[in-house]
Amino acid sequence: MRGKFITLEGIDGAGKSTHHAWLVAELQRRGHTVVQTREPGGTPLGEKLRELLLHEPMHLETEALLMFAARREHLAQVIEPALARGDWVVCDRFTDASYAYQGGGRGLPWAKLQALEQWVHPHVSPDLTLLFDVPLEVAQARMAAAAREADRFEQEKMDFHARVRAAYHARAADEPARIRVIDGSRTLDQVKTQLEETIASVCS
Ligand SMILES: Nc1ncnc2c1ncn2[C@@H]1O[C@H](COP(=O)(O)OP(=O)(O)O)[C@@H](O)[C@H]1O
Ligand SMILES: Cc1cn([C@H]2C[C@H](O)[C@@H](COP(=O)(O)OP(=O)(O)O)O2)c(=O)[nH]c1=O
Repeated sequence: MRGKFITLEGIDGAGKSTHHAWLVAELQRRGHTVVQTREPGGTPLGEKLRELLLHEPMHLETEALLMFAARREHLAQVIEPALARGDWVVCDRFTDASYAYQGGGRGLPWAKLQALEQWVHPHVSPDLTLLFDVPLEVAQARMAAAAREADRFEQEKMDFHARVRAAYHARAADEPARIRVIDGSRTLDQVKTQLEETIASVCS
């Protein structure tokens, strides 16, 4: 039986990375073989593209095309073979991030993103997307506390992140069955409880 494809989304600092390994362990505990991966990246070529995407200035369409180029490789090398084997895939970001960041954040028309999505993965879509939602101030405070070096996206101004968050909300409103909103502003334990409840209701 084909495995399930779960993606994690949200603005920078929302808590995706923090809960990724925990979620993988929880699914393994439930008996699944799980592949843990991320975008942009997930393959040797994809990780090289990630370096460019996070640090090199570029035209916004170049940015969108490279995101989808990395994704094409990731689907071919990792995601599709894993799902075909019956493994579950938990991926930190996928195409919803392109709509949120390149579409919402940078203003690339959604029609162009839809064309790329249709080209690159017409038949693959996440079974479940966990959208970690936090107010911008909470995300910024957490990233400041973590004192990590900001990449090209994290350096963007508040209004950019506000547009990214709004685009995520719009997608969640359009696809409520697939995109489940997790209140990431709660404590770590409370976030895990929400994740457990969502997995139990969707993945049983
Ligand atoms: N629910 C939470 N409560 C308090 N701090 C959190 C919570 N979730 C994440 N953090 C902290 O916030 C920072 C950013 O989290 P991270 O998981 O790296 O975000 P993302 O991967 O979504 O950018 C980290 O230092 C992490 O420890
Ligand atoms: C997958 C994807 C990511 N991104 C951006 C969002 C993030 O700011 C950045 C890297 O993602 P991420 O791995 O979440 O960063 P971090 O390692 O800091 O947790 O890439 C896009 O703009 N479009 C996309 O399609």
